[in-house]
Amino acid sequence: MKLLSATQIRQWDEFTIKNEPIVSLELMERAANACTRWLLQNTLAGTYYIFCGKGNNGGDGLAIARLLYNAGRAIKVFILESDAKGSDDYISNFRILHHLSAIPIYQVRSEKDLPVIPEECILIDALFGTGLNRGLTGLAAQLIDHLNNAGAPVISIDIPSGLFCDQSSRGHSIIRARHTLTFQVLKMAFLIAENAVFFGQVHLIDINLHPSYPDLVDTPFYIINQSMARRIYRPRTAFAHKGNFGHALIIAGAYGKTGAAILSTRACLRTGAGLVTAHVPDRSVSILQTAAPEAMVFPDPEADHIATLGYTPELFSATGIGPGIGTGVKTKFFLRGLLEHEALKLVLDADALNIIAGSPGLLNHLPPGSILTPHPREFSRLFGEQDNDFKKMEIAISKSMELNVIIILKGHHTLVALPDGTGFFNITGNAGMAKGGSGDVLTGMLTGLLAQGYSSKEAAIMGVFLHGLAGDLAAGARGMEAMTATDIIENIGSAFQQLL
Ligand SMILES: NC(=O)C1=CN([C@@H]2O[C@H](COP(=O)(O)OP(=O)(O)OC[C@H]3O[C@@H](n4cnc5c(N)ncnc54)[C@H](OP(=O)(O)O)[C@@H]3O)[C@@H](O)[C@H]2O)[C@@H](O)CC1
Ligand SMILES: Nc1ncnc2c1ncn2[C@@H]1O[C@H](COP(=O)(O)OP(=O)(O)O)[C@@H](O)[C@H]1O
Ligand SMILES: [K+]
Repeated sequence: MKLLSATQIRQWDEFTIKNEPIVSLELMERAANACTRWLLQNTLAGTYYIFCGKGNNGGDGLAIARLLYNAGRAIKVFILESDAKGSDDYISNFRILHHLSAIPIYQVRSEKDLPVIPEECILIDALFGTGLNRGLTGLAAQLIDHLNNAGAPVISIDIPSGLFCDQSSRGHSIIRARHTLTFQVLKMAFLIAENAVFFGQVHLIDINLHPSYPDLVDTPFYIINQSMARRIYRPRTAFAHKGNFGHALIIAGAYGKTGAAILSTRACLRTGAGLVTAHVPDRSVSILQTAAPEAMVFPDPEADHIATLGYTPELFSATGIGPGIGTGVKTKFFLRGLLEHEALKLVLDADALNIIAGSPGLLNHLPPGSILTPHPREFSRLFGEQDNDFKKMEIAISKSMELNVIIILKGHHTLVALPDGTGFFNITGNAGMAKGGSGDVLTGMLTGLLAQGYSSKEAAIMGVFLHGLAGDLAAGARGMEAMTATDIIENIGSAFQQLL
């Protein structure tokens, strides 16, 4: 699913107005009706304090005020005054509202007009929407701070006021909403970790924009959804044999971190690789063979570390390396040696990435199409600290292009950055996965998919989707606190079944 920019969303409104066709004011009415339905179903306030700017977001607010009033709710409307005359649809809605003399309308012209806000009211934020073109200052910023400090819950219309849709809003005054009722589609701002404190729970409000528009535009950003994963998934044929599904190699687990190797190996097995071999330190062999009897083991001659490439890595269909291997000097040399094999299909995670961060020249030796799976700290070690998460995303994409690798920047909405300059956001997964071992599971899954012949792009996109979905199923069964990485593995099968 394409992730549209603020400009494209505005063009989608215009496209709908022209091609449905519908007049702009009616489209606003449709949006306001949908928001009002949600508000009536989900809230009950003594009074709704509705704060409106003078653009179309403010127009939405005025229309919602009228509709809530018509439904019997108590309303007070506050208009943030400015020199602007107001958008046409704002003006039209203002005129209609003005005729309903029972609704009090207050103008906020200076600090002294900031109202006292009772805690039991609900604040509706319709000050600024996707038309925000600069950070808020002056009275607008004061009003935002006043609302944030009021203690009453805020419900934002379309996007919290002050938050930019597709660039960083760091350092600006921004509404902190409990809920955001956003029109038609997710905005990029809602996928970025640094914004998490602002938008609360996001609810998509369907306003029936014209379905043809997204097909007509290009965008570098996508959201990974079930239908995208389904298009990638290739069900097994009845006559398949294990030779059809590749032989995966997992290199993981210095002694004391054998668990990382077990999790990756078991995740790889559950993802469908035909054969799995785990390369672990000698002392870990019996532990691994007990925990994952389906896997074969290459015991490293070293008791506690990965150090020896005692096989031809090209014989494996795909290799995952990193979980728990440590950054000891012998393991560093091992990784250097492995990277000299240019034809490998590689997944690099955890300490493999930390080793590379310590010797950045190695970045230029990654086999084309390798998949790197850094969490944000590993990402910063590899590519430097960034001022904000949008910048981080841009760097992920530019480094992916420069190095011809796939970078999976892990987080609540994991980003898959591809060498063609596109970025795919994942929306499965939950905070129950914020535990040691979840990333090891992803490494195993990705290696398993590569081994089965999925391209690195396919493996990355479908892999993060299935990993998050398995996490969601685990959270559903056990709860976020109690679920463990093993529970994610146990739910990989059910996640696959949702692709059938
Ligand atoms: N028919 C449709 O299209 C539909 C649209 N819909 C709704 O429209 C919303 C987008 O509306 P919009 O484009 O009018 O922009 P909006 O965010 O309300 O205000 C921008 C105004 O504020 C100003 N301004 C900007 N930054 C500023 C700042 N920092 N400090 C001070 N002022 C600032 C800027 O004026 P400027 O000062 O730049 O001249 C501009 O006039 C969208 O989020 C959705 O809610 C829905 O009804 C569905 C149908
Ligand atoms: N709040 C969250 N929401 C969704 N996914 C999460 C969340 N926290 C962690 N995850 C996922 O769990 C995995 C954690 O990986 P990582 O930090 O490398 O863990 P570890 O190295 O301990 O196994 C990533 O795939 C990440 O996307
Ligand atoms: K808003």
